[in-house]
Amino acid sequence: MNTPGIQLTNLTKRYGSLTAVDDLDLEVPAGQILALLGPNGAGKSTTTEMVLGITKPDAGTVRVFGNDPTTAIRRGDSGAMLQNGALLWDTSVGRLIKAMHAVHLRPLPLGEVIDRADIGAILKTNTNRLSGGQAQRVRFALAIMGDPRLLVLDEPTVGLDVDARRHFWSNMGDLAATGRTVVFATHYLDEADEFADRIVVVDNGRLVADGSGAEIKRIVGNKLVSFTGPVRDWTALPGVVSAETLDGKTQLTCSDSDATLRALLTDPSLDVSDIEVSSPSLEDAFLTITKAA
Ligand SMILES: Nc1ncnc2c1ncn2[C@@H]1O[C@H](COP(=O)(O)OP(=O)(O)OP(=O)(O)O)[C@@H](O)[C@H]1O
Repeated sequence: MNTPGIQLTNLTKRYGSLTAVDDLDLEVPAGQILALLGPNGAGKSTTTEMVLGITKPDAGTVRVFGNDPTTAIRRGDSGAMLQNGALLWDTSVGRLIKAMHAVHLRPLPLGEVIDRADIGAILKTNTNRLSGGQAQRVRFALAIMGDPRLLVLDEPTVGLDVDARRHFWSNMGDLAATGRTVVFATHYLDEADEFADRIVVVDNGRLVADGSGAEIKRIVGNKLVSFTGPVRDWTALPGVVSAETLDGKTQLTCSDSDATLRALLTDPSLDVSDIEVSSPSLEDAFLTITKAA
């Protein structure tokens, strides 16, 4: 049996009376790209910090390729890019990168690190003069240079513009294609849907949903049916949960959109046209799941 990249068992972290991570069980197979989604304060950073051994759990265990997090770091198995992780101050990017490169057991070639992180143009820049996006690229270089089997990224594209985000994810896709395990926390739901094999939604330190982007949407279930038609009580139709009419356009949220459509299409007295059916976006799904949990 393959050893999972990450295995969290009954993981719990408390800060005083607040339970930041609450009895979390999660197994991430080696080679999987997993997105951790959740609102502010959900416990994403605390979870990633425990995976990296920066924060100690109050209860439960963390295993990274079968080892405790400290051993995994020592073996060069984990690489991390943390939110606002401090960079060594007042040195050039080039000097910082070279110094850090020297301490790794089996680093990626320096040129490859510089290309992948797109930092060639800022090697002479002082670390205290970097823009937010440039600092993120340097953090990315530091995360990948040890050629780790597990990459843990806490909101990796914060501060990056659209081009830089595309470049980042294209590189990440290349790295992941070589079998690395990647766990990233993000607020960009489109990124989670596009780049992760699996999305885990957390709220109040608990896992509230686990699946592909499509599955997360299916958990919510409701479809949207919209059309042009007269003003009336549309909630009386079969399968309708709620109705909203604005400027002559009505949108129904449906628990059984097939039944609703059947009624709309077979009863000419309802006098509707321009019928459209859509699924909620991942963003809508996410809001519904975290509110219901
Ligand atoms: N060192 C700490 N001391 C006290 N409380 C903390 C500490 N670190 C985190 N918390 C609290 O634990 C909870 C979870 O925080 P965490 O940073 O893990 O959430 P998050 O999902 O990463 O949020 P965000 O999306 O805002 O980064 C929050 O209520 C936070 O205020």
